[in-house]
Amino acid sequence: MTDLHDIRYVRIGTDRLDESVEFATRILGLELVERNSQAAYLRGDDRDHNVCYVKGAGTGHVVGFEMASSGLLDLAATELEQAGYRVRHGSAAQCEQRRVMDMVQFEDPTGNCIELVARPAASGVRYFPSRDAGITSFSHVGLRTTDAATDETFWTQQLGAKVSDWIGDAALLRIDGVHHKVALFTSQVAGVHHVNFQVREVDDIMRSWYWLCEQGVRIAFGPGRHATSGARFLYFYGPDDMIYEYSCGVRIFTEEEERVHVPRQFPREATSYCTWGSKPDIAEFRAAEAAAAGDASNVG
Ligand SMILES: O=C/C=C/C(C(=O)O)=C(/O)C(=O)O
Ligand SMILES: [Fe+2]
Repeated sequence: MTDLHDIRYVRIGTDRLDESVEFATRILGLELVERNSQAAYLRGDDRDHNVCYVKGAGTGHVVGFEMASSGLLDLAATELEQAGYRVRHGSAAQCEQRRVMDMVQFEDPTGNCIELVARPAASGVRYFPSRDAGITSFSHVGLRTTDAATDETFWTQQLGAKVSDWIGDAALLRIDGVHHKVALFTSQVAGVHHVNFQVREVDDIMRSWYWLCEQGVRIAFGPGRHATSGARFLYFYGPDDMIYEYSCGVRIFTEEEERVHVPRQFPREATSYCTWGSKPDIAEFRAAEAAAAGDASNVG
């Protein structure tokens, strides 16, 4: 079975390349690594890049995962093909655009574009943030799903992820000791739902909250604490209504905990999303609550 080594990057197609770069550097706190006429590469840790804004909203969203070797990448591609998925092998130009030696691309059942890469570029230069938001690393994405059960089966059976917890039918999936690197949220369309960066401590979250409010940034959710991973969080909107999340203190399983962990089922209600009482301005989280209220009123 495929063994995803780590989440590596998101590629976000946009008609607002300049605005996205301005937001990512001045507000979010990423470092601009490279900018050309077609794309901008940014990062929130010491890796080559974590976010690539690509010119043209039509290019959509892509999530890239690193495989530990080219051999494992080939094996994963073969397994996907044998399971009936259409796997496209990356051209030299596509590999160069992603700063990797090897890549394949396919879609999950919802239609999210996923890439597996081997030997992504490392960087000898440390991350130098444009704003001191306290970011320590790019950590996970929320992905939209139009069929949570089918996508969960794909991610667990085909890509080797494990469910850490559910909120309603939304699975929080791990690929290593970190509570989740992907979370599947029911939606009407495919695409990246939110992009998470870990920050050092809760002080960074609160400092950013006050500062983002002063800057007129639309807060999406928080400050709060997730019941699931235990992380303290703050979500906010950027250009194209892309949601960014700062969080700290996400649960890290030891090897033993990871081995014996049984996923917990949280109900689709407010306290499962935030134990502090913050209310989400995020359609997918609100819709889940509304659906749960509807389900409850139908009982009996
Ligand atoms: O409320 C839902 C989100 C939960 C978490 C978490 O437990 O940390 C996320 O960050 C997420 O699913 O993206
Ligand atoms: Fe998240």
